[in-house]
Amino acid sequence: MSTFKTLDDLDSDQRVLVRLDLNSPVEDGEVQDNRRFERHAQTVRELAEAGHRVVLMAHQGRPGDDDFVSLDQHADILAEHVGRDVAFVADTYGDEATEAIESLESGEILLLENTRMCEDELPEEHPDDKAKTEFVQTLAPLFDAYVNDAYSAAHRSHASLVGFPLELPAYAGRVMETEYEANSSIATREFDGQVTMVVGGTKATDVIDVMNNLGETVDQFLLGGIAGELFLRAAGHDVGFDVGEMDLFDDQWEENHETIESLIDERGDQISLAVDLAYEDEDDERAEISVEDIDEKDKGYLDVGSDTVAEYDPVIRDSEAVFVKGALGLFEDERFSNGTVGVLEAISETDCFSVVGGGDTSRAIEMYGLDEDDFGHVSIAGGAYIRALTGASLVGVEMLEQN
Ligand SMILES: Nc1ncnc2c1ncn2[C@@H]1O[C@H](COP(=O)(O)OP(=O)(O)OP(=O)(O)O)[C@@H](O)[C@H]1O
Ligand SMILES: O=C(O)[C@H](O)COP(=O)(O)O
Repeated sequence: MSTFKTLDDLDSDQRVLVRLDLNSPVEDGEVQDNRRFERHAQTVRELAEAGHRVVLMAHQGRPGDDDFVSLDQHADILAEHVGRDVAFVADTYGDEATEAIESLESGEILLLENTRMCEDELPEEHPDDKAKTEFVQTLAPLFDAYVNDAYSAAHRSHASLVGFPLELPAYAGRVMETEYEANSSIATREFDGQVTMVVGGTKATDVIDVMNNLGETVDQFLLGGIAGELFLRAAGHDVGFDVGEMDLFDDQWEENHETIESLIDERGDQISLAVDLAYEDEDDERAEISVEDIDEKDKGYLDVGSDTVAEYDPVIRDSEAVFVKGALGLFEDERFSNGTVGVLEAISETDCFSVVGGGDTSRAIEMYGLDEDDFGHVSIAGGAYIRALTGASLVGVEMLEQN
């Protein structure tokens, strides 16, 4: 059980600084609504209805990436879910931001600009150093309390997550509470039968690192997405390279290939790789190719193929517990959704205990008409959830516990 304070412990009429995780998919510059908005809206609404002045911080993307955008659209999407206005100021802690904060009335909500647009937010440093930054030192005196609701970002030692709890009384928001309880209990839970983990997505570095620590807990890993291709590359296939505009592979390969090679050496029998992959042909249709037949590094692959799904399906149906982190393909494009939807359907049709994690991946459930009730827990956290599976603590949570 956690030892942090929650919204139930908050005094009345507070000026509250709240950290959310609204990091969302961005398609052609448009921020996509997803369950992070719906879940965080609960915390925000509760604070506003209680009459607090509510100032929100969140991040979007990483500097240099296409999805590194302003939070102006996030304010509108969040307002829809909260059922109240959410004002936005395009500033993190400068004069514009401080003026907007100071003019806030009881029950009003204000969202500040993307925290990662402020130099002090990144990189990861010790909380003591983060607390000393100008960002934290300027904002903290304007508030009575800090609420961290961003469980899904709590593995990052960034200023907005670890600096403020050293300067202000700190509380967990409702999402933080729920996700913490669900995910921490998984780490200690014991299963009688096979435990399977489906690993995909684009953040290969996050998952490969964790796979290394989950070998005792997980019996079988089913791979797809970018991590899956990097494993195929390590096994000698001509996939998992940056081609065309794709730049997800080579840097992550440099960072992880030694771990991948040792995982294949030491735990090869626990790791299933795709036997076929899907790509977009000249007619813009989905086409599939057996991994054995790939002899040129000339294409980007966007999903696992149907033979792979057919191999993964019975493994899932034989499992006592299945954990999903990351999609097996670019499921947002229906042509490349078969792998992700195939494994999710298999999970939903069995009685196994299951957790589907990841801000993007959890979106596939509603996009393809699956029922959230057919899964044990749908987490809006990705990297934080898999770290929690290993029993590791999250620095953002530790800072709340010390408070
Ligand atoms: N072969 C592929 N090519 C391109 N994108 C892919 C491929 N396979 C998976 N993806 C993308 O991976 C994304 C999900 O993975 P990602 O690692 O970003 O996140 P997540 O696990 O959902 O969450 P979090 O960001 O919270 O850790 C999906 O949006 C999907 O489109
Ligand atoms: O989407 C996520 O998983 C969190 O917001 C963390 O984002 P990051 O991996 O860019 O730190």
